[in-house]
Amino acid sequence: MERIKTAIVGASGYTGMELLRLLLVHPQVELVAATSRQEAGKPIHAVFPRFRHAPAAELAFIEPDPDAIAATGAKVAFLALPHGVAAEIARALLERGLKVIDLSADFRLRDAAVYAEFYGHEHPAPDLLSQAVYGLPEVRAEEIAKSDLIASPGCYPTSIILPLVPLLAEKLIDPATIVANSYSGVSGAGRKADISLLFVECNESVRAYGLPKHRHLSEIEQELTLAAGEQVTITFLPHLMPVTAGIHTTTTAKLAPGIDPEAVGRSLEAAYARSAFVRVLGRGGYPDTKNVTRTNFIDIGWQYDARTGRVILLSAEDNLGKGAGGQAVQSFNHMFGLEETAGLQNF
Ligand SMILES: NC(=O)C1=CN([C@@H]2O[C@H](COP(=O)(O)OP(=O)(O)OC[C@H]3O[C@@H](n4cnc5c(N)ncnc54)[C@H](OP(=O)(O)O)[C@@H]3O)[C@@H](O)[C@H]2O)C=CC1
Ligand SMILES: CC(=O)N[C@@H](CCC(=O)OP(=O)(O)O)C(=O)O
Repeated sequence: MERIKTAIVGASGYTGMELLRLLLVHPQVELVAATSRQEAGKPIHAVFPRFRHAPAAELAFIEPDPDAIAATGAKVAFLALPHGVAAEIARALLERGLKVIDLSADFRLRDAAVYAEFYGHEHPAPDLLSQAVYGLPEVRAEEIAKSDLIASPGCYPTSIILPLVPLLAEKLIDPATIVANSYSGVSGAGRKADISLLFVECNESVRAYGLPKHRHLSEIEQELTLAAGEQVTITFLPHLMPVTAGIHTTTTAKLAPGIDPEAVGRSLEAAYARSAFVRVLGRGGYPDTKNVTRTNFIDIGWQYDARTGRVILLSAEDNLGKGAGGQAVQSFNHMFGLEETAGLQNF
C-alpha cells in the first residue's frame, strides 16, 4: 500500500514534536512537510536531536505557507498551531484538497457564540464549524472516518469526557453534581516563553489556575450535554503539576437515585470492552500517569463513597498522547481506513 503523504503544520511545538515522534515511524505515513517559522530551513533532527536516527528526519522545516504545503503532495495535514491561527490555515488547506486534523480548539465547538464567549474573540471561520467532527474516536469513529475536518479534543476534556459519557448516557449519575479535578504536566501549556512556566516557578509546587471558567469547559459541557441528552454544567478545577507530561483527573458525581453502584463498573466495562486505548482498571483501580505517558492509553478506575452517595472516577493519560498527538493519529487511522492502532502500539 502506498504510504499517505502527510504534513505537520506547527511541527516545532510540543504537540508537533509528539506528532513527529509518532508519524516519523508510522508504517503507512510518508512525512512530506513539517512547518515552523522560526526553524524553517533546518532539518528536523537539528531541532529535535532525539530523531537523528530516523532517515525521514532529514526533511527540512518549511514556512507554514498553504501553497508550499500543498505542493509537497500532502493528502492530509495535522495542525498543531495556536487557536485562531489554525482556522485560517485549515481553510486554505481544505480549499487545496487536503484533509485536516486540527489539534487546536478552533473547530471543537458547534456554536460560534460559545467560542467567542470562551476564547474572547470572534470565531475565525464559523462557516466551517458544521463540517467539523469532534475527534474522539471512542465516541464517534464512524463520523471521523467520513470527515475531511477533524477537531481533535483538548487534553483535559479527553480525561473528563471518556469516563463520564457512558454513565451519563445510561443516566447512572446526577448531571447537576459533577466536579472534575485535574492535574496537568507543564508541556500542556505549550513550548513558549512564559515566566509562570519557568522551572523555578513550577518545580516542587502545585497550583490551581484558570478558575472558575477555564476555556475547556465549553467543549466538555458540549460533549457531556450530547451524551446526557440534557444540559450539563460542571465544576472544573485545573491544576499545574511539576512533571513534563501527564494528566490525572478525579471526577465525582452523585449516583442517581435507586442505582446499584456496581452498574458504574458494568457501564464502563461495556462501553470500552472493545476499545484499544481505554483501559478500565475496575473498582478500586488507581490510574497513575507513569503508566500512560508516551502512550495513547487512558486508564480509568472508579470507586463509590457510600457516605456521600458519590461516584469517584479516576483517569490518567498523557496530555501530549491521548490528550493530543496520539488521539489525532488515532483519528487519522480512521479517516484513511487503517488499523486504529497503526503507529500507536508502543508501551
Ligand atoms: N500541549 C498540549 O498538551 C496540548 C495542546 N493542544 C493544542 O495544540 C495546539 C498546539 O499546541 P502546542 O504544541 O502545545 O503549542 P506550541 O506553542 O508548543 O507550538 C505551536 C506551534 O505553532 C507554530 N506557530 C505559532 N504561531 C504561529 C503562527 N502565527 N503561524 C504559523 N505557525 C505558528 C510554532 O512554530 P513557529 O513559531 O516556529 O512557527 C509551533 O510549531 C494548540 O492549539 C494547543 O492548544 C491540544 C491538546 C494538548
Ligand atoms: C497546563 C496547561 O496550561 N494546559 C493548557 C491546556 C492545553 C490543551 O489541551 O489545550 P487546548 O485546548 O489549548 O488544545 C491550558 O490550561 O490552557
